[in-house]
Amino acid sequence: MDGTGQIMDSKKRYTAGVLKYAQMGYWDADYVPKETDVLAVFRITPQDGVDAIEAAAAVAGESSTATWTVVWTDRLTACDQYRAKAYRVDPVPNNPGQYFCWVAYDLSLFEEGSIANVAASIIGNVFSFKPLKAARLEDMKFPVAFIKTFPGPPTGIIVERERLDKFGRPLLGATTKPKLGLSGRNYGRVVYEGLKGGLDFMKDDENINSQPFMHWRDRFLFVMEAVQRATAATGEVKGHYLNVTAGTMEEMYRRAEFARELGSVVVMIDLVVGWTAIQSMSYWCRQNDMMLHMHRAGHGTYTRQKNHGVSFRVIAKWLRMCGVDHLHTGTAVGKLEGDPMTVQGYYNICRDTQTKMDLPRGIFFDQDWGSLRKVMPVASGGIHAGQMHQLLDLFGDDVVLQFGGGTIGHPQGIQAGAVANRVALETMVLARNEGRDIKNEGPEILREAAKWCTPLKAALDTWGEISFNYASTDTSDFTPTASVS
Ligand SMILES: O=C(COP(=O)(O)O)[C@H](O)[C@H](O)COP(=O)(O)O
Ligand SMILES: [Mg+2]
Repeated sequence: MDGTGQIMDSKKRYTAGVLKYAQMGYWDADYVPKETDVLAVFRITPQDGVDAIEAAAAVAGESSTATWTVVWTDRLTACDQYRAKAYRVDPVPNNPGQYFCWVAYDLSLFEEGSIANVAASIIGNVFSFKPLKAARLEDMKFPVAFIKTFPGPPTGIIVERERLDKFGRPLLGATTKPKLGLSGRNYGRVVYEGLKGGLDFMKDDENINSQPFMHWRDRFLFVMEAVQRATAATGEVKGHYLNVTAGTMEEMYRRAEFARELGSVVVMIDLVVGWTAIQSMSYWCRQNDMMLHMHRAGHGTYTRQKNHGVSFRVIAKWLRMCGVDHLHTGTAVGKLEGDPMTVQGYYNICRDTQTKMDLPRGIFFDQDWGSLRKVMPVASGGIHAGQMHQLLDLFGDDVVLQFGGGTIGHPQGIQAGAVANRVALETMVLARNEGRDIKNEGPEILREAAKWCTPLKAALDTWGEISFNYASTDTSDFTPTASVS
């Protein structure tokens, strides 16, 4: 051993006993990541008295090949290659006791085309590890060689727009409300009203499956009747995300087949079905020319707190690889958690060809998407027509803006709610295209339009002042500093 306790005699490395993870080779400050490595950055909070480098090495060890003691069977493997290497540790700005640690994994540690395998390695054990008070997977980078083993979204933004014949503006949707309890016929009425009023999509909520008050086949039949009637009445392509989430894969396929037989262009699943089920449904959609809408139900249990869990930006990357066409990515201005810049980071992950490192938006790595199709982000959760300028300014055109309560709760009825949203959107797109400063002039532009549109006036009168101003729990630790000119 040298003065630091490092074992210098290579013959002693495999002597039975307990070694520090760093001594076992899971820390290498000189390591230069290879183009083909998978990279991860974790935020770790070591227990008091635990050295940050040793904690980082433990994360690398437990997420690759290590156990708590030396095992001689390492020598039956290409262990030097297979050991993940923690290669950088930085204190988190303004968060004493927290560190970012960077870990590199050899490509051969992962099965091709399986997010379940990525998750089992990277988040399998380390989050329960006693020497850490908390750990969070902040971001990952995947080599193109690995990206290419995933099919990605079955449809993608460009093909979706072509199938829908809708260009140059965000798409509009609404979640059917109340979430639970409507009979099939009443449910279908809500869907028809929303679509006829001007929305492109209606959708099932995350928790509507096949309950006693409405079995799934009734829902599908009444919904598709509504979609077809609204399509005929408006001459526009319309859709409804039929939620096929169920207790078994077999049942999900059965429901998806029925949706296809009825002429639906899209099916929906919830994130809670799990990675393998998501990949299987994506494969089914690809085979059947269907779009796959992903509701991120449940994610807040592990994405929201900054010191422990998995950032949604990692979930978004995994989901693009799994292959979803739509992904709930947040609203920034609505009722649910979402710092505007952090949320923009998720949108970029969905829509970029190459994502660039962007610390203020929480993106730690460049990511080449290897020509995987793009995911259409979905902004949903407590938004209304009075925020149209903010939504368009934050997210641009390639997004579905979804107003559930903000359509169905309209005082003049559901169609009026949909009209208000469609008029607000088209007015704002026109104003932007004419070069107006919609971010600042937005409220005035909406008020002007409302003079000629009673439903929009009623929407603004009802919700215009509603905002959700709470501190975000998930913000970037890197804020831009003014440059010295
Ligand atoms: O039902 C809603 C929104 O309803 P409403 O429009 O009435 O608020 C969705 O489940 C949330 O959007 C999920 O949130 P996220 O999109 O962040 O996952
Ligand atoms: Mg919902």
